[in-house]
Amino acid sequence: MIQKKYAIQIDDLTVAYNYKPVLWDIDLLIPEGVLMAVVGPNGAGKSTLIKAILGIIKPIAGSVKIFGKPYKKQVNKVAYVPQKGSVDWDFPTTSLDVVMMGTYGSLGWIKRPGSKEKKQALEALEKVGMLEFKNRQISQLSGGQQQRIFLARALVQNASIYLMDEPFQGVDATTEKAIINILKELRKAGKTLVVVHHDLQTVPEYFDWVTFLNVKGIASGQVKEIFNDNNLTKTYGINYKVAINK
Ligand SMILES: Nc1ncnc2c1ncn2[C@@H]1O[C@H](COP(=O)(O)OP(=O)(O)OP(=O)(O)O)[C@@H](O)[C@H]1O
Repeated sequence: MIQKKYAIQIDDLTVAYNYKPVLWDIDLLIPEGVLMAVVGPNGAGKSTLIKAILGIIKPIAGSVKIFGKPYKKQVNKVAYVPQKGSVDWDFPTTSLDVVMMGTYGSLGWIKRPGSKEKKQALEALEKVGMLEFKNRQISQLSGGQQQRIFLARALVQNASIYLMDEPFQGVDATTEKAIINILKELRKAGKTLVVVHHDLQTVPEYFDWVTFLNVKGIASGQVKEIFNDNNLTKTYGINYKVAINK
């Protein structure tokens, strides 16, 4: 049998804060090349799952593998767009500087970013529609604009896997469309995207893969197969009916 290639493999993962489990015995296989939504109610453990994949949080049991190896060995393959508001932007730095930081991983310890990296950063800023703000202090941008800068920084990382914690939170409709188009482009290029997402109505339009989470893993698979009222009800605990135009 040919072994299917998984971008992320999670086995028996349990994570607790102050001895209280917030993720319980999660098994999850995320195939390479999917654009996946992680859905579940507030406090379901979605952000914790992302942080556990990144090794920011140490699980009390279980393992996470990135293309078959521990995250520590695959750092350069993974880009992370954190949740808005989770970063303190008060330090004085420009949009361009923040995006340039995304290139550091590929440079190693000694080399400093040069004209090639600057060109990449400017291209990424253009892609997210933020070129005109390149010299603006990051603290002087709106929340939605900061979100675009985060995305540009992830783009220059040229990773294989993108982990995004609610990239659409607090952005306007135009920005949302711009972001989803970029995510779809990345998928077309063979990248794997894991996106924490709250708007259930847009799941079928935006994503091809979905994971339902509520402390436990409820279901994971193709949107067209498993995104239904049954799984939504199991996850959200109420009799769920979404009006979805499939
Ligand atoms: N640093 C922490 N210390 C203690 N408990 C925490 C910590 N971070 C998160 N929690 C708790 O862990 C649980 C899962 O939180 P998490 O942020 O992963 O949920 P989420 O699904 O991303 O929620 P939301 O949709 O509200 O963003 C929650 O009950 C939360 O209160």
